[in-house]
Amino acid sequence: MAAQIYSGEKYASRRREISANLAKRPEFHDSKPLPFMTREEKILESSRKLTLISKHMNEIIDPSDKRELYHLNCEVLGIEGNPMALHGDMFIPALTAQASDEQQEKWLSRALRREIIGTYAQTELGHGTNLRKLETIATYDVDTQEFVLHTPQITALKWWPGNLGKSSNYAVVVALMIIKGKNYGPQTFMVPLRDEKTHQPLKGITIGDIGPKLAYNIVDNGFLGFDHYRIPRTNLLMRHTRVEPDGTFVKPPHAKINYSAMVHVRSYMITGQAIMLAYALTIATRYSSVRRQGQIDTTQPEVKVLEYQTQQHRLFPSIARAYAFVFAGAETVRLYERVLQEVETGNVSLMADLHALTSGLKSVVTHQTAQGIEQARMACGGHGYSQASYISEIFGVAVGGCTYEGENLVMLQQLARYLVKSAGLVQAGQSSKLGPLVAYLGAKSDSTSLIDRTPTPGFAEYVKTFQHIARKQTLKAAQKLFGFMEKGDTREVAWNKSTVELNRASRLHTRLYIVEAFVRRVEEVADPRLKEVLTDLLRLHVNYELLDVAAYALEDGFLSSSQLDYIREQLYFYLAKIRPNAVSLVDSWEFSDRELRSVLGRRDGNVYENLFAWAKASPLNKTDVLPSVDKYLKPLMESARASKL
Ligand SMILES: CCCCCCC/C=C/C(=O)SCCNC(=O)CCNC(=O)[C@H](O)C(C)(C)COP(=O)(O)OP(=O)(O)OC[C@H]1O[C@@H](n2cnc3c(N)ncnc32)[C@H](O)[C@@H]1OP(=O)(O)O
Ligand SMILES: Cc1cc2nc3c(=O)[nH]c(=O)nc-3n(C[C@H](O)[C@H](O)[C@H](O)COP(=O)(O)OP(=O)(O)OC[C@H]3O[C@@H](n4cnc5c(N)ncnc54)[C@H](O)[C@@H]3O)c2cc1C
Repeated sequence: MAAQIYSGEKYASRRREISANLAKRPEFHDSKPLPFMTREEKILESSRKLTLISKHMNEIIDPSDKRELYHLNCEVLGIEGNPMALHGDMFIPALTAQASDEQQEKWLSRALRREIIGTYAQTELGHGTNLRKLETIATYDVDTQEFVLHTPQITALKWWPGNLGKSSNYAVVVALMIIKGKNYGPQTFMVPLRDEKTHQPLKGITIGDIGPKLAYNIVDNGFLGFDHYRIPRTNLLMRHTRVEPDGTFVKPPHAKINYSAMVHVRSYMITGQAIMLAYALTIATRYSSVRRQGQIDTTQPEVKVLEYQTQQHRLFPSIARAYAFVFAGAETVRLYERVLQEVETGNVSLMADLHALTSGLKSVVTHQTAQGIEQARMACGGHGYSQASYISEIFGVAVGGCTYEGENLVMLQQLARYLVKSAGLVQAGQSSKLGPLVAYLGAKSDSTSLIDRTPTPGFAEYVKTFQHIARKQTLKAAQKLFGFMEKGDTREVAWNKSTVELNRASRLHTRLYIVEAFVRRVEEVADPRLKEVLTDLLRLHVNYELLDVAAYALEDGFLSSSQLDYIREQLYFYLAKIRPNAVSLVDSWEFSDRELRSVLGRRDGNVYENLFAWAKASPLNKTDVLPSVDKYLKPLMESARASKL
């Protein structure tokens, strides 16, 4: 099953080898539990491990293999980030996609060798979503052939970029480019921030950490201001866009090609989110198979809480989603890599499809992942609330994905733009022009769903029902938009009046895509034992998801209430059928205890002994009487006692 999850036996076994290798190297392990450390200690500890990784990486992984590096980072550095997180996640991808060959020779090679540390500085105090209104300006000085970076007011301060605050000495900075008074919109520049020897900020740079966050606190998200800070013209990233010495602007082949680093993260984060969801579910499912509380049959001992239907309903649909997301994530990365190659050869035609797909997936997957992790926490009762479970940290890191790389409700609208265009083609009788991701919009629905009308309904009946729902909502929302415009609203006003419905269409389209990705993968599985288990999981998934969106199909009679009953019964049937395999389904992700960092979710199942040992190790228990008691509580109680006398 691990080979299914990790798209092949080769990587699945490499993961095992890497974990086994690390198990023998205690210097790579956390020196104490992360929740017992202050933020400063965590950053120090992470830097220590990062340095070890840099030194010994070649002994453990093939450094050219991104997936092996990812696994090494998960094991050693973990999800709370590290001082070079953005270096790998965005700085290097931005240089790879946007720097010219000459620039790559100068900077990318140094970045890959870790001679310099960089980040991606785009978001500002005043603007994150609306990039066209960023306020940092890069004004071209023709005489000196330099760009002058400037922060004209407080809202123009860069704010949020990861590792900007304390770790990075370079950044790819996004600023509005002004040449001879003309605004050429957001462009990307390579900017030195700190002295390479002393690490002191360079003259003209104001820089620092923005303070603690919900989670992800090993990363020093930072602020950055420029005071008429000069960089050479050749620091504009010029793979696709150019500015000649005389200030002539040479347009890129696609207006949004500078957004490539964001598309990179959106493509990869689907898998990252699946893994975080699977972390939380591994912890909760294992714990639920140890925790005994209450009885189902009063003549029998207390049951494992995993026997309760409610517990299964709380966890198993999310287990199915984690599988669905990892399968969809693998497809997304393949498409991303293909588009990247095609852009290199000048073909930008697939950029819009990739942008639409990743915008929708990013939004739906992060939202459902956060929901699933929170349910996993609650499934662990009181112990879920303890940091010993580590689920609160997993939640904090994962839920950040709802905001970064484009706020979810905003990104759903990006997909909606694509869907509306597609609906326009359908309306104009040009369905043949629809791309493969939206071809279903041009098809005709059956009059009713055939779910439960055939002896064993196949997945095709479910897919058709999801298609019907997504198609109906897309065409209806687009019609709403067009209707407002026909009545005289501008497109922007009409858009704003239709966005709740448009975003619903985007979600339904994306959920359909996820179901289809799951079906595609299950159809490929050859091993009959794996196929059976994955088919059960897929059946659980389609029934659970359909029940969740059934209102759309009930309102036009595509589904009947008796079919809804059937879907519910199927759901309950598959909850029970999956129960014996539940622990194996989460264990198949093969997370080591080191990677999981959860006392509650350890593989040995010795939950109570482990919790007690953890509590005893808590820094507060180093002494019986805390200074706070000596200083305040004792005098408080003493004076209360005295006043009673
Ligand atoms: C485990 C933890 C890891 C933690 C790592 C965390 C790292 C986090 C990093 C960050 O958050 S970096 C900052 C990320 N910021 C954003 O994502 C900002 C979101 N905003 C945008 O992306 C854009 O502003 C926007 C919402 C896409 C709008 O851009 P713009 O105003 O320029 O465009 P529109 O007028 O709306 O659309 C025009 C047109 O362009 C198409 N388009 C937009 N983006 C792309 C793209 N990337 N590729 C291809 N096409 C794109 C868009 O669809 C429109 O097309 P048409 O509909 O006109 O055909
Ligand atoms: C953990 C984390 C890491 C980050 N790392 C980086 C980084 O490395 N580099 C970097 O540059 N940035 C980074 N960011 C910033 C991040 O990309 C932005 O916060 C994000 O893009 C959202 O933008 P915003 O903060 O401006 O939200 P806003 O746009 O202010 O969102 C506020 C509300 O307004 C709504 N809204 C905004 N515009 C519209 C619209 N057009 N239509 C309808 N509703 C709208 C949103 O839906 C939301 O409900 C990070 C953020 C976080 C949380």
